[in-house]
Amino acid sequence: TSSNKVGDQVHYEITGIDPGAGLMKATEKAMRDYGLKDWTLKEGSSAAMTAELKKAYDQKEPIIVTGWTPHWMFTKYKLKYLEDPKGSFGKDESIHTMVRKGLKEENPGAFKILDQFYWKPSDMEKVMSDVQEGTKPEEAAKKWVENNDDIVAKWTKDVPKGNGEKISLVYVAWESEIASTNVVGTVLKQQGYDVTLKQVEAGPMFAGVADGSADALVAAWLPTTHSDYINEYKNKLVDLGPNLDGTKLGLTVPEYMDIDSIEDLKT
Ligand SMILES: C[SH](C)CC(=O)O
Repeated sequence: TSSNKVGDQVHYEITGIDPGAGLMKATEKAMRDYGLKDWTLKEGSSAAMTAELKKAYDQKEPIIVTGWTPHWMFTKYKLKYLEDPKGSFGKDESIHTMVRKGLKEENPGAFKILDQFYWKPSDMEKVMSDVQEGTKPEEAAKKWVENNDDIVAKWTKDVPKGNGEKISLVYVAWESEIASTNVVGTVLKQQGYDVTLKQVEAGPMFAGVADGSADALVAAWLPTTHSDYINEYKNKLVDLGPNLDGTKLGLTVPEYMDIDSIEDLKT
């Protein structure tokens, strides 16, 4: 059947990202739910996954990757999510901002910017696309901030200028979080705060804000994707709510592949 053909063509392999990503846990759940026992989920990184996607896509080769929205891959390539009739990947989610306990009292201005930070998937995708085309993340962030002062004004409304107070943001090298963390970091810097951005793995990102060694993260995918991390640290993280609504996770393939559902992968 076509599913064996597809399985053979991709060596029964799904190209994943960093092992700490919730998307990887969701994919493992989907593989169990759909009985994909002779399939393997390849661990790596977001950058390695997009490099393999480019290589396959340019050769019109079959490939199955762990995908998410917002991501520039959906504008750069003609891709589709495989249908997920069992709902293994959950419903559309939001990305939340989390800060350490005490930030509100110790750094009210930076807290308020982080609390007011909110934008749309299309805003994030603009920054992601610039970065994908080779612009340095901080340059892409600065450009977006300059071009969207009306939105940024909402984030800095009633916020006193900082006087070099330190603020540290932690994030994982997912294209979406490279974009959001650099944008909010740029706005904090322009408001007079001394900003440090630190790239870590997913576990240490939540642990850093929970133990107070970092001030904030803008990368918590909820209610499902990062639920394990949030449950682990629940009363140590201050959840400021969504900074973006309408995310999606799933198995993603080029439109030139003739499969439409995760069911089609079952041998
Ligand atoms: C890869 S998504 C940006 C986040 C996650 O899966 O943990």
